[in-house]
Amino acid sequence: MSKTTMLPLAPVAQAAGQMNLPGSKSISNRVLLLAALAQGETRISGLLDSDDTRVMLQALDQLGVRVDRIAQDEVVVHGGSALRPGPEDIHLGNAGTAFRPLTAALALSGGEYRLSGVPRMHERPIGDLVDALRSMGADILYEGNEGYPPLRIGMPDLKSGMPVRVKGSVSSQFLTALLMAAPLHTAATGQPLTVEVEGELISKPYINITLNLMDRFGVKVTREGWQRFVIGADAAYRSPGDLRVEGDASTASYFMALGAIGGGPVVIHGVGGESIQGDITFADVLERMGAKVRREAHALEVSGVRVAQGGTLRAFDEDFNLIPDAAMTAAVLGLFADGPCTLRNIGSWRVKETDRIHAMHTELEKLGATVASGDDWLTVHPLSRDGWKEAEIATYDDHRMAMCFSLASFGPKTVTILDPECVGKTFPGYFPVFQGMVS
Ligand SMILES: O=C(O)C1=C[C@@H](OP(=O)(O)O)[C@@H](O)[C@H](O)C1
Ligand SMILES: C=C(OP(=O)(O)O)C(=O)O
Repeated sequence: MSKTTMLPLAPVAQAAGQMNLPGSKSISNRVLLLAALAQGETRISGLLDSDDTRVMLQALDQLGVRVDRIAQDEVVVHGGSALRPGPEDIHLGNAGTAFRPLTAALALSGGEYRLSGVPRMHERPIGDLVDALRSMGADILYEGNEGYPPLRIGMPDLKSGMPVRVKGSVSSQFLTALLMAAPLHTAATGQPLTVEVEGELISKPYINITLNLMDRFGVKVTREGWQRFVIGADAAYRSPGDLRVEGDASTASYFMALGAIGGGPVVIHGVGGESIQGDITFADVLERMGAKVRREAHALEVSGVRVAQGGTLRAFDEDFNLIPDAAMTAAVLGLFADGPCTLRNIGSWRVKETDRIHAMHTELEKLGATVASGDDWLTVHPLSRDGWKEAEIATYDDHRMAMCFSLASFGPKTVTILDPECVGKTFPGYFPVFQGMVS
């Protein structure tokens, strides 16, 4: 058993200053895989250095892809060689952005692999992606429970001509995985590939990230809305040469929130008006709550009220399906609103790093808040200054639980974050940066 560590955060009243975001997790892991599959060398700067990118880099190493590290946030990927056919036992931690795309790429490329992760990864569904890949001729077996990792991948017998159908209601990462791996299928069959989404597609902005980055690597996808995506028979990834990863917009949400409740101004470098990440629209949510946001191309400045001196944010009742990660930050901000705040259409929270609806409900209640939740929604009632309780917040090995509950230190009581090192999934240096901006 590992020892529980804890980080007590004493009450703070103000936030101001500047910070540089670490690279986007979603972009970093996509770009690493695309660069590995692309002809030529890709110099990637601004790359995120965290648990999720480390497992992707480790996997590429096992697959025989040469990656030279130039600096902590910069690598050169030598792409375009066939991936090592295995057998390889590849461990992918709890990184959805590594597990789902690598499953598709390896299932279509020909080789023997075992893909596994931490115990929680083995509870995160992958059946919709495996069904789609099997319909294309992939050989994939479930080692444990049907529909969940670990997976055993064998040599495919690829079929062409029929559209491949994938369900989009559990995770958009399944569609992302199929799109990114599609050129392996078209190269092997010489035929175009059509991917059709069955039913509702969640988390749509992440598909825009996928299409944008595939385009930068020379593959244009023709699309009809969110239903049909066609990859041409001649699709082939080519290195764009140099590529800079923008800052992580989900990580930016914690610092935007700081500006909104701690007065500000908080200046965030690394994402801005030109971001390709959907979570940048969390800035719009904050504006609706009363914060002031100034957008530059690659920076944001947020100022707002001082909740420790009686300021409040405007309450909201919104659909958060497009920004499920930044939505967690909004949930904690509900504590400082002028009425109950409801987050709707967040069912995907149940199958992420933990059951986030359960975790958020339980931990907000520890602070003294009144909370209600259902299958895919959560309501948080604001806490009056005299209603707060001193609390130890469990983080469930979920980086976002640790990061968004740091905002509760704007209440009048010490909040203790348990196992704070879980932030390593996407931002190992989170707490020193946070503590450097608050007083
Ligand atoms: O494609 C991506 O980079 C991601 C998609 C989202 O997942 P879902 O599509 O499962 O909601 C998001 O929550 C995750 O952090 C990253
Ligand atoms: C859901 C998340 O991660 P993953 O990429 O593992 O799905 C997240 O970072 O909030």
